Amino acid sequence: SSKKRGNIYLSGAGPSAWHEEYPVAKGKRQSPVDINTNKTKFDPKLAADPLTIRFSDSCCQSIVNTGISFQVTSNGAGCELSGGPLDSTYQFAQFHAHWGAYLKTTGSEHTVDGVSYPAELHLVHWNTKYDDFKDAVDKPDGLAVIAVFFKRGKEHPGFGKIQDLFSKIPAKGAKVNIDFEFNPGLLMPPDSENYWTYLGSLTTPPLYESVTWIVMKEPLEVSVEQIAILRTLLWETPNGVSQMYNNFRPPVPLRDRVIRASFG
Ligand SMILES: O=C(NCc1ccccc1)Nc1ccc2c(c1)[B-](O)(O)OC2
Ligand SMILES: [Zn+2]
Repeated sequence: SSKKRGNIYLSGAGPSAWHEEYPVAKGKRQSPVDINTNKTKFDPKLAADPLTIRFSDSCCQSIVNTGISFQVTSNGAGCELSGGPLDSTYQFAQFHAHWGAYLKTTGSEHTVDGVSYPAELHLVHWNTKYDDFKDAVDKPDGLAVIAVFFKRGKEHPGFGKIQDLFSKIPAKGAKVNIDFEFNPGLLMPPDSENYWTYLGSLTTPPLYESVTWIVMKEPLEVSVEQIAILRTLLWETPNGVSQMYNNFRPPVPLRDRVIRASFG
């Protein structure tokens, strides 16, 4: 039943079976991938035209439980991305995350030299040459997503303000307004000059090959308690409602792609 199949990570064989319904899952520019730092290529053009990341205090309107993550949605006002690998201006749409299980080291979607982080944040932007997100979402240059790894360390009070809302979105479809100023720029690592970039896809069905990925080299520190709080979100599983975790797709083959680095 659709209820049973509600959870794309836990129904059937999970991500390894997605190709049955979404053949593009075995495509040439799928995500996530392992970032083998011996095979990345420094591209001086990326440093010559620095990535311009603009966020504002007034751009986050609400937070929703999507059934596979939390999602902070934005009307994009004053939040734009350009430069670096991008040939156009992209507007901020939403951020969400992927994470692992208690006491496990997995959780991120991208890995670095085969190593996972406990969680990975995605800040999603759409190409303003298209009319809106839905028009952009399946175009080869439609989306640009900034990925930020989370690592265990000191508490991140800013992210904590978003996590304080989790208890208000207990089930899929639950949504509340964000009535305080939250600048997603708080979620960028101290050094956001150093990143890797490559052409890839959504990491969840429909897996559209529409994403220019910008993966920050430096992780963001959050506390171990904050990693645990991610798992207090709830989702449907074949065995009923339970804690949300392991909502990540493991890396897929890089195929005929080179990951470029903005740093030497
Ligand atoms: O927006 C998504 N779905 C809703 C949808 C709307 C309209 C048409 C089709 C789909 N998905 C999605 C968007 C961006 C990212 C991911 C998934 B991600 O790979 O998790 O990180 C980056
Ligand atoms: Zn994501």
